[in-house]
Amino acid sequence: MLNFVTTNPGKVREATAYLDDEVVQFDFDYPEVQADDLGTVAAHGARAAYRAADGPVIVDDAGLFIDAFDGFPGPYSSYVEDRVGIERVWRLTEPEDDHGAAFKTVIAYCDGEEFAATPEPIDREERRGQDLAADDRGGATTDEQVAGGEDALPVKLFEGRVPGDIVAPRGDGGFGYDPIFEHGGTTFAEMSTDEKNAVSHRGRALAKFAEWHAGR
Ligand SMILES: O=P(O)(O)OP(=O)(O)OP(=O)(O)OC[C@H]1O[C@@H](n2cnc3c(O)ncnc32)[C@H](O)[C@@H]1O
Repeated sequence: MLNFVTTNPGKVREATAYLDDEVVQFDFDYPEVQADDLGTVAAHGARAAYRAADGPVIVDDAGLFIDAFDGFPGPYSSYVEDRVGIERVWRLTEPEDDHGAAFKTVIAYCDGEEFAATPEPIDREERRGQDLAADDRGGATTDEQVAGGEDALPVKLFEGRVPGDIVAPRGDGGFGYDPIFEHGGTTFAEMSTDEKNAVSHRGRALAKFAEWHAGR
């Protein structure tokens, strides 16, 4: 059983569709550290939640990185969705020449146990040929960087990224910024959960997590 630490049922729906393990939403509003790096935020959340939960936890910190705005709103995506709204994020992007963007997520796993001595580097294969400038703001995270102090609980990180374009809202599935994020001609809100998982940032991070977790 895995506790998915989030206030967002959409994330749990996607993890449930992807993973063989039983996934339970653990509605714990962990104190988000103010950091430009998704991995740091997720790792802190996982440690705090593990202490409050009864069993292994995963935390998923995600963001939308818009190229024309040098990666904004990135780690501040939740705040911007609440205060500005996705329709106005589209309106702000519309006059720009470049509508490119990327969704990125970092999943942090903690079960209170140590991991193998050598953390695997985060797979950056999918970044080839991309302009990394905006995305790097979201964090070049490794387990080592977020290892924390000597008595900090070990946390394992899994990163996923997907490129796309900001478009006028279409579709009523998904959640958050999905209606304004187009990938391969379709917005994430026009996809089923399985279709989105097959290409999304979260699907990619979940795939890495599932592969690693199966061997644990
Ligand atoms: O922190 P928790 O409780 O998990 O819930 P949250 O929705 O605030 O989660 P994030 O901080 O990770 O998300 C940042 C923002 O990005 C949005 N977001 C995250 N993943 C998304 C996805 O797959 N599709 C569309 N929007 C997404 C989400 O709605 C927030 O506005």
